Amino acid sequence: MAAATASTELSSNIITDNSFVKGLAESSTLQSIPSQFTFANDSRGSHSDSIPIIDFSLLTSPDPDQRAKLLQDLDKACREWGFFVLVNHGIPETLMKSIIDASLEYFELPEEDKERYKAKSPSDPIKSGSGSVITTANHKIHLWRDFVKSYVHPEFHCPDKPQILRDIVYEFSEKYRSLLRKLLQAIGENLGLEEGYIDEALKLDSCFQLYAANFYPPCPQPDQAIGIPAHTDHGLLTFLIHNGVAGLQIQHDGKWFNTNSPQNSILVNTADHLEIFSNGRYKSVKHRAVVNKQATRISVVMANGAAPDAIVGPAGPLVERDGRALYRPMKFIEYVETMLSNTVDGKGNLECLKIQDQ
Ligand SMILES: O=C(O)CCC(=O)C(=O)O
Ligand SMILES: [Fe+2]
Repeated sequence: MAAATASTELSSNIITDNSFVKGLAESSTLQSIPSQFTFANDSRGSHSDSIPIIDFSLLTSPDPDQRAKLLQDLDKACREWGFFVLVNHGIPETLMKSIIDASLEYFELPEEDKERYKAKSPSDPIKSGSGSVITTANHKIHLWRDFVKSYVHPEFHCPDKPQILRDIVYEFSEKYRSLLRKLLQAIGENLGLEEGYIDEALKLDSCFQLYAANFYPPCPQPDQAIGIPAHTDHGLLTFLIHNGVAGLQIQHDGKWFNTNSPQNSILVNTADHLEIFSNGRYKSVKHRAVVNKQATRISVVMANGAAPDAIVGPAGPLVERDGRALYRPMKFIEYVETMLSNTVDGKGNLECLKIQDQ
């Protein structure tokens, strides 16, 4: 059989490989991609004018009508798209630029520096490498992307090179936690939960945060390869910024859409644990990263979740309202580590937690 013909033929998990794509992409003789990268999938995306834009500053607007409208837009964005572009969020542009630059510097380190973070176990707090996926026909397909990931909260870990990375990631994680809590407070209000309910139930004081930077070098055959195939993220909300090179696509009504974002905005997607916690009101959005021929793309992602030891299931008041829970609860960190360890065969974690109709 040819390489994967559709993403539905893939097992849900991305396996970490301990090699880097960057060196291969930079080889001057590379005219086409090696066959193990061939992912015969249609990577085209459509354009939509209706991808939601959320103006964060309106959340604290003294005008109650403006705030109410913002809450309504946020609810609609979470319900219908599972995705929105956050503007006026208050994180300085210089800081956004410096985390992209520092992440790029990481990928430019000699391979031996990055090889220190080759994944040995799913619970390693820092991992770096590239990745592959297995098709249901048992074909391994390499992804056109290198990555580094580290757990940054409640315990802070970060590669020690480049030196500047540590301070910037630390500052970012703090600022993102404050954004996260304000957004979740608004989401709680939209879900009709009491003030403070989400904070307490998910123990947000010690919420889990994972920093990830993705490096997609130019690819000689971009329509034959893939950066990251269709997947959903663990956690509540994922925040993503990038270096201005397009590549993130989201699925909406069964179709793929390109995302484009104004400079200095943050792309936010609802993730698996918000789907579980909201008892299915908000869906974890499927997304993927496509590659291109011209320019290196960098994305910097923060996955924001519940506390590692929080047991996440559907919120009690919502289960009461709905008459039943649609998902089984699971300890947050177990969910993350199962996802990272590829032990679920062909079926996503989220699927495994869904309670089928009796
Ligand atoms: O690079 C991107 O735009 C997507 C990254 C992503 O989905 C992830 O790291 O989970
Ligand atoms: Fe993702």
